Amino acid sequence: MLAVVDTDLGYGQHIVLPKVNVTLHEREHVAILGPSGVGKTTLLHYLYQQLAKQSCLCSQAQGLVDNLSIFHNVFIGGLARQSRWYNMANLLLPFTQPQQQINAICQQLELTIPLQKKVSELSGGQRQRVALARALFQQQPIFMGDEPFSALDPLMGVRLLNVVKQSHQSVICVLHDADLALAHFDRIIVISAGKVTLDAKANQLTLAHLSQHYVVADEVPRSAY
Ligand SMILES: Nc1ncnc2c1ncn2[C@@H]1O[C@H](COP(=O)(O)OP(=O)(O)OP(=O)(O)O)[C@@H](O)[C@H]1O
Repeated sequence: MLAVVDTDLGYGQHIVLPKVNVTLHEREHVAILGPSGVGKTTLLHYLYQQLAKQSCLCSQAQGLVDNLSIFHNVFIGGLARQSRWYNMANLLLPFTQPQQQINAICQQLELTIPLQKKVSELSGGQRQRVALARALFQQQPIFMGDEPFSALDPLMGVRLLNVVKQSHQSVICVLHDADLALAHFDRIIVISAGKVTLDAKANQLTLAHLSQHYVVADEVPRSAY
């Protein structure tokens, strides 16, 4: 599906991950793990840029419009699929069909509050589910998520991950929850100390394996003192 070969990833002159080599296969569920600040989001956003036409991105920042309703925030996810006049008409006075579609997605995501409610009035977990609903409404084959379940209780996180898996051919998520990654993903990529330190099938790994590959960015080996 995508091969990233010896590619430097970063921001302008600031290279966060030099010479990255990662291959993504179709129909895989991939978790990207690693300590805070090592470059997981940087990698995910690069993967999204390469596969943008087939992907939806549920980013950490969410990008919700606080003063708009749940309906409008989710509807924005489908703007690219429809004509400008259809989008304008729906934003002014929502048609029945998209209301039903968005309602069904919200039900799947256990978001059972009225679609007319403003996003500014929602809890953190409810906002995260609106962001997930907007991603699902894009109807793309690849889902990319940056900590997309972090504001949910762990059991709901697993249920909603299953909804995401059922709705997409491939799922690529940055996670901090190693247990979720081990139990529910096919493959785990660990980024640590500026590089990919592990890339393996999840069923061959344990928490102990993962922790061996976590190196905090500014950790200096004892021998250096
Ligand atoms: N827009 C940006 N411009 C410049 N540097 C950035 C930008 N975004 C992130 N960085 C830097 O890139 C590095 C990696 O950031 P990134 O967000 O990819 O890490 P992460 O592993 O996803 O972190 P976390 O787990 O805390 O979300 C950090 O040092 C960060 O300060």
